[in-house]
Amino acid sequence: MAPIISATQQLPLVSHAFSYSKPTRAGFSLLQPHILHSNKALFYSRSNFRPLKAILNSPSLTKVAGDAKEKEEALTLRDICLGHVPEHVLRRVAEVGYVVPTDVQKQALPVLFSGSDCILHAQTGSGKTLAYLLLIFSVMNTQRSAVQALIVVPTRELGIQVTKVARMLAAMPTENEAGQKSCTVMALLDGGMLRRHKSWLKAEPPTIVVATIGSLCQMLEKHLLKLESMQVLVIDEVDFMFNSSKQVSSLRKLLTSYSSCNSRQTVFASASIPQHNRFLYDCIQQKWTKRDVVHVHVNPIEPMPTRLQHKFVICSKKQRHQTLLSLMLSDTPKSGIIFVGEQSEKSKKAGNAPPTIDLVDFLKTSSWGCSEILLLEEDMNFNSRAASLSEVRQGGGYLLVATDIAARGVDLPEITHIYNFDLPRTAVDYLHRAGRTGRKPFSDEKCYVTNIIMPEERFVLQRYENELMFNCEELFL
Ligand SMILES: Nc1ncnc2c1ncn2[C@@H]1O[C@H](COP(=O)(O)OP(=O)(O)OP(=O)(O)O)[C@@H](O)[C@H]1O
Repeated sequence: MAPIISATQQLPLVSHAFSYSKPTRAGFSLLQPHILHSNKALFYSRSNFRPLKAILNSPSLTKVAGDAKEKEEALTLRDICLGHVPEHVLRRVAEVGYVVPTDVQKQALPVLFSGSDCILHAQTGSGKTLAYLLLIFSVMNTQRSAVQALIVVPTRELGIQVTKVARMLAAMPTENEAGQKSCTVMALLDGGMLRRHKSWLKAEPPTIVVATIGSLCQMLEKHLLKLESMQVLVIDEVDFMFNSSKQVSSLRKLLTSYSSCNSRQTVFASASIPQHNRFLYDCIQQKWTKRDVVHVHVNPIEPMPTRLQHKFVICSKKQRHQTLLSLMLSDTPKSGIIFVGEQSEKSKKAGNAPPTIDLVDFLKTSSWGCSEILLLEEDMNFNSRAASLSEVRQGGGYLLVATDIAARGVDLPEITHIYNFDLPRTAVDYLHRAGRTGRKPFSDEKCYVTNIIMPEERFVLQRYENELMFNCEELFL
């Protein structure tokens, strides 16, 4: 076991790592080093993909892992990134206030810098964006005029946000560092001005592209965007993308036809990867990633951030508006999101107003006067969607009435209250809606998720509680 322990001391902590190759009896020497580091590693056979052994649980190994963990806990983001990420980016990282790495950054960055393909699987609000952006900045060569990294996101809103963080990190100091060209970031998003992007792409390709899959494929089909120099491909909210009938075929094409997994480093990120073992298997089988892809799964036994408090109120369908108002008047949230279900096709055909608009109208004419009420939903045009989000980002108190379009990735750290006016359709949707609050990584401020349910929905909520391992407390108004 000695070689395993010494390998362990030098390697990052990975809570669960999976290898697709079989360990030999002669001391696991053929295993990838990152796999040896976990004190609970599972190894899978090539033939049947079932766990062969759970090993490395000896007390001595646990102690070594514990010592290594203490050392790692003292590391700053700068320590982890030094020698990989350019100095001016590290300075920006510190200026913005990112000093201590979050768990996912601590665990994933060494794996990412080693060049491995990676599945970043960590709670909402845990800092996955910064982790993959730092990898991108570590491989960028700004002297080359070519697209070197591509980040694919499911919605325009998330794309705008990721672009903003990437540009903020890429910003050069005013006294331009000697000979350094700055890195350019293009947002190629649905609803954007594709004509302007075409001229930009023809004139000089950007270093990083943040794209929604529809706009991206248009550019690829017209050969306006070329991916032969792409070194890093990130698919954010990967489970959502694979689940979306509109996006999945283009996504598969991007992963296998427009570029090859052998010529790029592939990173998939999400807070939820249902059936992650199956997904990992598919990644290898379908050649979306290389065979030695690493699954960095942070805190697997707690999919939901622990500082969220979950509550529910039972009422009849007719009482829901009034119940919501009473809840808000007693909570007086400064900023929050009220999630409403999408309008059914039947209701659209009948010419009814969407339930979101009904709710906004109700709140505007009610006794609620504490903060501004804003709307965000798919059917709004892109300009109005952008206006709503930019208003909320300018600070001040607000309540955003939204459909699930706001449930994925959107980062509004000031939000303390989430109201599910309609229960989400799945546990995964619940996880992402709830995760729009509690987004300050090192804060222990309590944040609240309140569900307004009808009596017959209690068992659905109970199912989500079991699946996501949280507890929901009943409120009596
Ligand atoms: N090291 C850090 N120190 C302090 N704040 C950080 C750090 N890393 C990230 N953050 C902040 O944490 C918040 C959440 O980060 P991010 O949006 O990347 O989460 P995420 O893991 O992608 O969540 P989701 O799964 O919901 O998309 C952001 O406001 C970001 O600025």
